[in-house]
Amino acid sequence: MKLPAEFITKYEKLLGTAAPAFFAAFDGSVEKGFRVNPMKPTTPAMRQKMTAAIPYSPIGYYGKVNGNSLEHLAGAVYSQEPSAMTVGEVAKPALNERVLDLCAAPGGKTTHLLSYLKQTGLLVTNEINPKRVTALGDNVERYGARNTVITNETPAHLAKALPGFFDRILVDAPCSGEGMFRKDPAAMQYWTPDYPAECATRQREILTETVKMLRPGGHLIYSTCTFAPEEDEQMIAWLLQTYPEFELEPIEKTAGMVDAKPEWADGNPELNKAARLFPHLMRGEGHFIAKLVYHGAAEPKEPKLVRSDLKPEQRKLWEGYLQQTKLAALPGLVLQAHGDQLYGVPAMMPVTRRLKIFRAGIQLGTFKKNRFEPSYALALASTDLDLPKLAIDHAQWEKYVHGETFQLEASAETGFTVLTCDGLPVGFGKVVGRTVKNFFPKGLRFLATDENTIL
Ligand SMILES: C[S@@+](CC[C@H](N)C(=O)[O-])C[C@H]1O[C@@H](n2cnc3c(N)ncnc32)[C@H](O)[C@@H]1O
Repeated sequence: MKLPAEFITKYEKLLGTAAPAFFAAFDGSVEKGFRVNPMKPTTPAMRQKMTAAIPYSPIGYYGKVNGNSLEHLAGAVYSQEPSAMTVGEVAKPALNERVLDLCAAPGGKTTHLLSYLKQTGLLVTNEINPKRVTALGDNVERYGARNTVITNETPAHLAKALPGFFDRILVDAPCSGEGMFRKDPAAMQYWTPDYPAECATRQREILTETVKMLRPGGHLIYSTCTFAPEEDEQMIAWLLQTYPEFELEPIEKTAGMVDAKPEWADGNPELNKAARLFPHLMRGEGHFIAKLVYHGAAEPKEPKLVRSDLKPEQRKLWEGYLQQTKLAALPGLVLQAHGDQLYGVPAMMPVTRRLKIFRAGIQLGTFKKNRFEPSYALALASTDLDLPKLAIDHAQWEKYVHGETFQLEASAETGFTVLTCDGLPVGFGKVVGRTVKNFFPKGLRFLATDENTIL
């Protein structure tokens, strides 16, 4: 791989005798990986693929998964480069925490955080770029999250709305991307010798706002996919100098991860608690991760939490739908109507005015004239919910994702039913006798075959 000349000179100086092995790794092959979603059943096809476990993640495996497969479309697997999985493992939230993923699209780390929150607590996942936030929304929906609010905001606006609110914040920072040169050589076209310093300016701005949103005792996880010391050790050195209330926590180094390099910043020996991932030392691309605890003193005021705003006729329609199911209510959610759409907003979410909310929670369905139509998102989030379910086979699933109506061998209970294939909820169908009417979203339909959907 032809690397920029200044990049070579810089890392020859920094790495010394390790430089030849580092540069040789750029000509090595890119490792693929995937994570399994612990909130969804494991299919036989997944079991066959889950052979090479990633040593530092109990839900990670080496190998490639197909984006058209049942398992991917139903959110049971997520394709993620193995090094990137260290971030979710270090961030690992506890149940019921208030978590912010500040730079989140397309959602690799967000879905990893969701795996540990297991539908509890609150995840606010934010993406500043309005084009990229859509992919984040798709991935959160597929994953089946009911505890997530998606925002499309600047860190400064979020900090104004949610001061001192979060137990844990992940800043997977926009960076110079040097660690991705091997996987995505196009990333090199943006690189100049000054690019890391430019990225560092933006990272300092992001971190300045992040600090305002942490509660005392909260954790900050900072990660990049670059080798540049300006954005890695020097960023954490700056944070520690500017905010002495932060303390680094050690990251366990396994599978070839190494201590970060104090000598690449201000020499503070604490910096070696952070981790570096180099492609010549481990099976994955380049990353940097630091975990810090915040010892700030001021206890923030508890914010006012969201409340239900349904009109009586909307409540009646929703309750009518619940009566058809065995669901008593949805745990941890506050019901709100946004136009004709019903949302389940995580009950731990504060009232926030003037924030650009891309999705206020899980979209549960649509109020139609005199009836309620449940949504695709509800079906995908229904693994542990008592909704009517009907198992279909792979051939029927192929018809379903193509948008076709199909016939059952025997008639089933009439009404909206979650269709499952290999145990995975795949969407709603409306059963009338032996016929299943298709409610797979129009924009997602495709011509599925046995060949193009192999996991
Ligand atoms: C490394 S990527 C995030 C990858 C994501 N965490 C994942 O695992 O899928 C960084 C993200 O930060 C966003 N970003 C760019 N400028 C930003 C800013 N000033 N504040 C917050 N986020 C920003 C980018 O749009 C990009 O989506």
